[in-house]
Amino acid sequence: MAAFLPPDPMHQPASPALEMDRSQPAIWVENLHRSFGQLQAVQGVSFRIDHGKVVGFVGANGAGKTTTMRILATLDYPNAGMVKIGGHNVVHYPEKVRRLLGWMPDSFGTYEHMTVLEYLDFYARALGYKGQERLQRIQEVMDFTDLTPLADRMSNKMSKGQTQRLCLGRALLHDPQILIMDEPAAGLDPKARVELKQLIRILADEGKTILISSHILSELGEMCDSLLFIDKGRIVHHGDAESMTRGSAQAGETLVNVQVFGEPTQLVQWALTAPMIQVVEETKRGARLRIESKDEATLAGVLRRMITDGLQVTDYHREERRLEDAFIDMLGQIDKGTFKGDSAVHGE
Ligand SMILES: Nc1ncnc2c1ncn2[C@@H]1O[C@H](COP(=O)(O)OP(=O)(O)OP(=O)(O)O)[C@@H](O)[C@H]1O
Repeated sequence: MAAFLPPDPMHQPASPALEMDRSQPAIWVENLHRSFGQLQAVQGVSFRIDHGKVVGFVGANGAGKTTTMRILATLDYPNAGMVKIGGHNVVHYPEKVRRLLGWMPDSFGTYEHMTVLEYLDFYARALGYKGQERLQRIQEVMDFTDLTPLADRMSNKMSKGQTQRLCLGRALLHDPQILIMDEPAAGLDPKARVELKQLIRILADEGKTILISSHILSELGEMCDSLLFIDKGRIVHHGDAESMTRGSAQAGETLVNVQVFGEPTQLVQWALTAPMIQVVEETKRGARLRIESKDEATLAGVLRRMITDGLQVTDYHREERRLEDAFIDMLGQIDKGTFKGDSAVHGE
């Protein structure tokens, strides 16, 4: 992964808000292409993100997320297509774009023998901050990311969660209006993930535009206004999490989570022979089943049959389709060529 390119040290800080053209989308990508030799990593990606929106970027390993994000962050050049950040073309005006943009890469280096404070001070100087203003920016960032108690800690001697907070702090030093975060939650324990999610929520409430990639779809669903799905270098869906999970209900199916007393395999065996029922997955105490009906009487009938057939049902409840399932279904449909693309993909 490429290292962060610090902005021009000669450039004096100015209010990023003044440099933003709000008549244009915060992030505007049109027909973006990027190849590495024969490999077409990004093939005609288009999307727009309005100011103040938080958008999740979802795709399997190798789908093209990092490649797209690195071009947005002015770290790589496209072979074709256009990218504008805050109204500025990333290829023609990279310095303006870097003023507006905070970039959090999926992996980043810290330096030996450099404390957290020295690390942030180094980048604040590179950004052109001087004197009292620099000290104030560093303090604000350390307070926000809860790094003040760690100011004197060696930057390469911190936990993964603390390191990610330092990375976020660095990205926020120039108070960017737009943030691009590549897998910020990767490798974090649940507590650190919750903390990071809270910080992202605060930034969103401040009106920042955030594009964030993650493999933890349920977290993205909670945090994001919409989700962009990329597969083999192409955007295949752009919509909110609810529209994704609503899919199964529209298709006339109901997902039911069933728990039984005793061996779950009994329930799975029963479901495999029952009409109109498919096993989505076996769980610790039962199974998630797909019933080919939305009709209340049919759902009640299924439960009655389970009990009369001797299953000791302890819990039987309807479930929303999970984002993970929706995503996997979508990839399956794409492979079979039956997926109907989303109208929102090519712009609102
Ligand atoms: N510098 C490079 N040289 C050659 N191939 C590359 C380069 N960067 C990315 N690729 C390839 O481009 C494709 C897209 O990679 P990319 O890193 O954008 O995927 P991703 O969606 O971010 O995946 P992950 O979730 O694993 O990070 C992959 O096949 C990858 O191997």
